[in-house]
Amino acid sequence: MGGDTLAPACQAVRPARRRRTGDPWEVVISTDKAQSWVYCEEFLTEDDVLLDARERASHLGCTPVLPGTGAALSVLAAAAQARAVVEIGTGAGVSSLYLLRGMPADGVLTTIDVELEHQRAAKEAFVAERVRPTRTRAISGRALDVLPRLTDGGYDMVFVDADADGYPGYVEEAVRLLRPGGVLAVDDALWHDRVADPARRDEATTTIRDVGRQVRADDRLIPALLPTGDGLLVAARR
Ligand SMILES: C[S@@+](CC[C@H](N)C(=O)[O-])C[C@H]1O[C@@H](n2cnc3c(N)ncnc32)[C@H](O)[C@@H]1O
Repeated sequence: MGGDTLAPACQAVRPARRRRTGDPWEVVISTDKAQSWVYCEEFLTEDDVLLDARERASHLGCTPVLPGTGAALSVLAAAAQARAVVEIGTGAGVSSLYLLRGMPADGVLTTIDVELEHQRAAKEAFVAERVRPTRTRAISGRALDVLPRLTDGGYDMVFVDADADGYPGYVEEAVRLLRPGGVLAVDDALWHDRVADPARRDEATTTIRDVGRQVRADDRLIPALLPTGDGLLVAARR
């Protein structure tokens, strides 16, 4: 495909990334990329429990993960056989449901949120899903106050989806919490398509871009950035 079909952000990074064999993404990038993205997000249909949780989230004004991200979280939790998972940013429980669906039946989700009202909404979702109460541990408080109380290496997966300001600290804590082979997942890693655009230098965009660098530079992690939803940064703990 010709270069004129590339999205502007890709054109911006092409010269620095050019290889002798040509750009590996040339064969897949076209103006239909947005359509492919929508196709991926709609690949799986959400059931009523998820749709009701989304509705509660909308009333509360907290943005849940998109369906593609949710599905990826289920797969990651299942692949890691994640019995102990930490979620930073419960919201109304949409991502919690996806995580719980991937975890083994005896897995426990520790989910942290500063807003009690959000956690109440999430509990409604857990009841609708018939999740046994022993499978969720909801902790209300600021994540940076709560995380230091959790055990080193005691978790199979950590999912980050809260305030952008806190992301660098959450990632640092997550690396401490994960056992070898455990999985880190960070939502909003493309931050409304702003992270890929070097001209965007607002605080949230810069912080999330820096978190990408932080994860990439950390020898304890094997990273990948997935363009699902609003971007899902994932990494396996060595
Ligand atoms: C984007 S929403 C989470 C959505 C949820 N993961 C889902 O997919 O349904 C972000 C959540 O982070 C919470 N939050 C914001 N700052 C926080 C902090 N410092 N500590 C803990 N939670 C925080 C908000 O109250 C909000 O519920």
